[in-house]
Amino acid sequence: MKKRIAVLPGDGIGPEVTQAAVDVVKATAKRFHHEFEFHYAAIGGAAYDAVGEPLPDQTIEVCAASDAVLLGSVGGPKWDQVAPEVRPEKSLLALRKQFNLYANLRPVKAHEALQEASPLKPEIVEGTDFVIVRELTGGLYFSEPRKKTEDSAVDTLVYTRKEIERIVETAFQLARSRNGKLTSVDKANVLASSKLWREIVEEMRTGYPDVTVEHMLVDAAAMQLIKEPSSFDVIVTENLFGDILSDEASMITGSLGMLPSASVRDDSFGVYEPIHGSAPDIAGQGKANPAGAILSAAMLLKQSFGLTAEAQAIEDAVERVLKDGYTTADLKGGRVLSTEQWTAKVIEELDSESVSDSICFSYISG
Ligand SMILES: NC(=O)C1=CN([C@@H]2O[C@H](COP(=O)(O)OP(=O)(O)OC[C@H]3O[C@@H](n4cnc5c(N)ncnc54)[C@H](O)[C@@H]3O)[C@@H](O)[C@H]2O)C=CC1
Ligand SMILES: CC(C)CC(=O)C(=O)O
Ligand SMILES: [Mg+2]
Repeated sequence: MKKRIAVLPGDGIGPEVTQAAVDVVKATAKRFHHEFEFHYAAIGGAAYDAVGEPLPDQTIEVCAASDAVLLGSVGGPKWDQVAPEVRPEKSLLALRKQFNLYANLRPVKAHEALQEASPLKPEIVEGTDFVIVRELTGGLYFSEPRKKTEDSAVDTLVYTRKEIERIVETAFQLARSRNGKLTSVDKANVLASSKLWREIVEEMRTGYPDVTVEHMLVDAAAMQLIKEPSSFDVIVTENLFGDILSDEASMITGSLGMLPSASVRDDSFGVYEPIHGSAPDIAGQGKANPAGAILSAAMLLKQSFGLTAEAQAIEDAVERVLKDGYTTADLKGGRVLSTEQWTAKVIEELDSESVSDSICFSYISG
């Protein structure tokens, strides 16, 4: 298969973890005989430093001309004061809006080998396997008016019926393809937007009699995630709640660095990125955990290109590296490797899998 992937490394640890993901995709392409072209473009502070804008037209063009996008992370203190135009809404959020990527899928799967790495007890972590479906182009991060003066500040939270319906539809479909349980998280005891959200979920559930629906207020959901994470299957929620709950949920797996994500729309195009930020505190030190970025690349292959076996091969390789006890500095325990070393282990595993495949093949054919 021939495909074109845009690569937007961004800032901080973005370039480190994105390079890890690209290396793993290249190794996968070699093993499965695909031809992927990688087209790099700048975003965030890196783009601002290069051309004076955090989301240059050229970057949008590179993405538009590609089948999918791999992204690192944007922003950092270097730009916060001197260049407020590098704020995420001018780069990452603008990119999501530009390509109408309204659905952000964030799988949270506990890795058996990392049960001890989580601050939660192993018996709580065990069996955790759910997906947060976060609405990504509406709500507080986008609604107007939004302004700040010396004495007051305004943010606005708007959701239209159409925006809610399409994300809830995505979540119902996903729940149907998984274990048939949907938890809709809102704050319907207070917020008008949440009241509408809840009404729409109630209307739409009649179309999905095979899916069990529960409503949960966001504060209770934050508690339940820690108390009994294995009770969730698919969580659907609005932009801000999904952002916060997914960082919280990442610690079930042991680290913010572990979680991948897919930002998608109705066709096969998508932007794939780890859920973490640019982590300026560890940037450039080889300490970044590349698992979230690597697993995002696996999501890209599966969701945008339909390459299920290839995605599975990456996930299996990651799992085996963890099982062998190799970790990065953010994870409690294990033999700590640098970003590059840990990525090399994943690639070794991918290659060794291909050797055992060919042995198996010659055995069968012989
Ligand atoms: N998607 C994006 O590009 C996002 C960008 N940001 C931006 O990132 C900058 C830093 O934000 P923070 O609040 O510090 O959040 P952050 O997610 O960058 O980091 C939070 C903590 O987690 C650690 N961490 C994050 N990813 C890691 C990884 N892969 N491996 C090991 N440790 C990891 C960091 O070292 C830090 O201690 C800000 O400028 C923020 O606006 C924040 C969140 C998302
Ligand atoms: C700019 C932020 C909304 C990015 C973020 O934290 C996220 O998408 O998870
Ligand atoms: Mg976030």
